[in-house]
Parts: sequence; structure tokens; C-alpha cells
Amino acid sequence: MHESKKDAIFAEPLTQVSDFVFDQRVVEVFPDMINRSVPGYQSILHGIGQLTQRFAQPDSTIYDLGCSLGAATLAMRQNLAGHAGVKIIAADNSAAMVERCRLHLQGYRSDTPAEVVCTDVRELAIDNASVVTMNFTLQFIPQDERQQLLQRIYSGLNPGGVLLLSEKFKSDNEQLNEVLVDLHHEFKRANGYSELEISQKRAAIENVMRVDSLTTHQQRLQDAGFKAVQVWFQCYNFAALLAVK
Ligand SMILES: C[S@@+](CC[C@H](N)C(=O)[O-])C[C@H]1O[C@@H](n2cnc3c(N)ncnc32)[C@H](O)[C@@H]1O
Ligand SMILES: O=C(O)C(=O)C[C@]1(C(=O)O)C=C[C@H](O)C=C1
Repeated sequence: MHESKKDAIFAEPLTQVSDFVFDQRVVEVFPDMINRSVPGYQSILHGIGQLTQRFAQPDSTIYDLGCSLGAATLAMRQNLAGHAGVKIIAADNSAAMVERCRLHLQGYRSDTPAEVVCTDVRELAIDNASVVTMNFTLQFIPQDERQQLLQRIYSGLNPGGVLLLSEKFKSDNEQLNEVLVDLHHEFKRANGYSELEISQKRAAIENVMRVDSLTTHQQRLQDAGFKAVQVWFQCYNFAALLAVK
């Protein structure tokens, strides 16, 4: 995944920055983009693998919602050897992502079947699930539809099943939020992004990626019915939560 082309999508000055879309151009540079943009991305993938090994139930389905190129699917699949009757359904509504994801998964051998479907996750039936992963996807769903989606995920999970939810978030404290945003920008600078790239990317995602506070996420998960919720990873304004049914 690290050997992808370098992300230079926002490197040149744009007269008008359009809303960010997961199109073919993004597909080509996505592994580089996400590794240089999300602090702890590789650690989160590793943790998703570990948690999947623990919580996957025999003869159940595992979901990767907003799978992009299948990084979380691969992390989960590598940890499912010996889990009988488990299959993975990975879903994304970007046709370009889905096409490349299918090719990518073919490059790895596994006994766990993985199907990649091109659909809006809000339309996907979730059933007999033991692990549902949303690795930086909920943030792209309109805020007023997030509760309903979480509710559907909860209903599709078996007792003891888990939701693995990773999100960029904002702090409830305005001053400390600025600190977190600043540390994240420093991280991007250290990874070779220029001020122009950072500010143009920020403008591009502003309207399509609305972030909530961790308090809001925790409250929603509780309201959906999850009996236990735990943050298991955090770096600056990026966090991963484990919610158990
Ligand atoms: C930041 S990427 C996710 C990264 C990926 N999960 C990983 O671990 O590498 C967000 C993905 O969610 C997808 N997405 C956004 N809204 C969606 C929706 N309503 N239904 C399905 N996929 C969606 C985008 O196409 C994109 O591929
Ligand atoms: O680049 C940023 O500032 C991000 O917020 C990163 C982020 C994410 O959080 O999912 C945003 C969009 C995608 O390109 C990949 C990563």
C-alpha cells in the first residue's frame, strides 16, 4: 500500500477549490494521501486486525463500510485464519475505489471470501454481523443521518458483536481544538505537505466532511444501544472507538 504515487492533488494554486470527491485521481494517490494525512493510520489498521481476531464470530459476516482500497479489509482478513465460516463484505459508493479495491484484494491469497460492493452504505443490508468497521467513513455521511446508520448497524450485529469506528473529531473546547488542529497540520507539514496543500485540502473537505466531538460520537453509540464504548486509539484530532453490542 505504501508504494502508491505521491499525492500532489492540491500542490498547485487553484482558482477555485471544488468539493473533495473520491474519484480516479484520488484513487491513484490514496495510500500515500491517507498515510501522510491521518496520524496513526497504520497503527489503527493494526488494531482493527487485532480487534477483529478477538471479536469475529464463527459463521458470521464482517463488514468494511467505506472500504476505499480495502486496507481495513486486508487487516481484518489477515487475522481471520482459523475462523470458520466467516466472510467479508466491503462497500464503497465510489466506483473508482471499488474497481481498484477488487484488483488490490486479488493480489492477496486468503481462505476468507471478500466481496466488494459498489453501494451507498446507507443502502446496504447488514445482517448476522460480528464486526463492522467504519474507518474514517461516518464523517462523510450527513450529520443528521448518522444516528440512523448507527442504529441499522446495531440491529445487524449479533450479541457480542462490535463496531470499530475511526473518525477525525473536534474538541468540545474551542481553544484546545485549535491546538489539536495545529498539531495535525504540523504532522502534515512534517510529511511533506506545503501550506498551500494543507489549506486547499482543508477548503476541499470543509463542506463534505463534517466532524463531531467525541462526546457526540459516544452519545450516539449509547443511544443506538451499544452497551460499552471505549476509545482505543487517539492521536491529535483522530480517534478510534470500539463499541460492543
Ligand atoms: C477516508 S476513506 C476510508 C478509508 C478506508 N476505510 C481505509 O481504511 O483505508 C472514505 C471512503 O468512504 C467512502 N464513502 C463516503 N461516503 C460513502 C457512502 N455514503 N457510502 C459508501 N461509501 C462512502 C468514500 O468513497 C471513501 O472511499
Ligand atoms: O487531510 C486531512 O486533513 C484529513 O482530514 C484526512 C482525511 C480523513 O480524515 O479521512 C480526509 C480525506 C481523505 O483524503 C483522507 C483522509
